Amino acid sequence: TMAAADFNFLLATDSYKITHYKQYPPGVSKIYSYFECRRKKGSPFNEVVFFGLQYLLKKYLTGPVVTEEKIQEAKLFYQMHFRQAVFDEEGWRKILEKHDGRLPIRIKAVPEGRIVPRGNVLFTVENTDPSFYWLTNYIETMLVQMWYPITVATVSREFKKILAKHLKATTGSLEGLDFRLHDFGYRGVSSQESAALGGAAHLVNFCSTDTVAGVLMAQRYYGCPMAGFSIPAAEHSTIISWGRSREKDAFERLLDQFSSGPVAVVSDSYNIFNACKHIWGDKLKERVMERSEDSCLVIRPDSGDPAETLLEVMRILEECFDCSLNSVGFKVLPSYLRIIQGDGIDLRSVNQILEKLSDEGWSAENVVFGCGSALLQKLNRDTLSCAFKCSYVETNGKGVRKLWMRANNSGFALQDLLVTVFENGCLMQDYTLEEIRKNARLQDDEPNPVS
Ligand SMILES: O=C1OCCC/C1=C\Nc1ccccc1
Repeated sequence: TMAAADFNFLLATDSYKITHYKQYPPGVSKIYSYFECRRKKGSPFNEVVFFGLQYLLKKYLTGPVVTEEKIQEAKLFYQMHFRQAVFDEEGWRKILEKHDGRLPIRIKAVPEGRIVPRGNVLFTVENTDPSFYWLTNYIETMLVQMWYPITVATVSREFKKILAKHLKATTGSLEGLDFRLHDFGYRGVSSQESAALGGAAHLVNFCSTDTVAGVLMAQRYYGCPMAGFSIPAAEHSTIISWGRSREKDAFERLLDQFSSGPVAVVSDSYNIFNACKHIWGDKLKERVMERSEDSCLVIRPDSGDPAETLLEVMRILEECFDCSLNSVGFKVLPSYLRIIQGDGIDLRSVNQILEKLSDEGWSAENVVFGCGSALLQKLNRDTLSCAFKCSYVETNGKGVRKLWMRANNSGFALQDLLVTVFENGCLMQDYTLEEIRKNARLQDDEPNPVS
């Protein structure tokens, strides 16, 4: 995995950074900067999941990223862009000559998947050759884009905390937690690359997704052969194509075509309650009951107020099918019947829905959730206050510290956690999704941690 030939690292920055080498004082030999998610009063996110840097390093920073062709292309571009000669052709050619085009940079980072309280250093950047102090902040632009996978992984893990709380409370166990939030977000993101990065970030916490790009990212950049799973499922077009008078036939088609393994059927094309009562609960009742637990029918409502709709669907199904009580006294649908709610789900609504279900005596194990934009897109760099700050400058051999690296609340800097992941064009660590998932596990999820 090396930078694609058509990717020009010299053109992958904010324009003004091209002019910064002219602004630093004479004699600067080192610039040391760091990335953090600044603490924010009132923010619901107190800790973050570090994830995504490895992809960026492999794809854009490793190997000979500076070439003569790219210098020429950049020289021409910036001459036209600034309408004057500001591009530091000599500076870049020196990287080419002295370092064979490899970046004389060291990046130290917390291991991927680690959970870090806000306000701590997540990674540091420094130049390893005093001639290229200007390179440290040159790569800020690209590195700060890590706000996205970090934020998606963090939000996804906040979902996991909520789902774990309700699963534990209404079933007494965390079994199946990893399959409780399905990524529906592929269509709602801004690009294929965002889908890949965001989709992979969700897979740090869960194994359930429809965002194929994220599974491929996990394969190609995180050594995971199959990071996420899905099941056959209907969409409105495959139901309404039968016409309004043949919804039962459409549903039966699904049961026939996917007779073994679970199958999800969106059932609100005309009226979700009618579909549950008169089709699933009557006309096709025998067909539903003959299915086994590992070939369950998953009914998908997709409209109306999520909590109210779910409660009414459960009431109808309770009338038509035999429910049972689980070991902690909560109602469970028969094992051949489950629900997936993929509409209107975000961190707030998923908690409200599960509260209302448990208030009505329903176990959380009856429902899995799908989430789209709230998981992959309804976020920005401010969600976790991601920032890149220069903290230390060396001039004429003397260091000036602008910012003290904050020691985290337990009095020591997470500095000790930082591992060199990139140095002089080489990747120094290669984390697998498996170890990243271990790092990101929820506390209670740990096998009884040493108390
Ligand atoms: O219903 C389902 O059951 C479980 C498998 C996925 C699924 C639906 N997928 C989906 C994807 C993108 C937008 C909307 C739905």
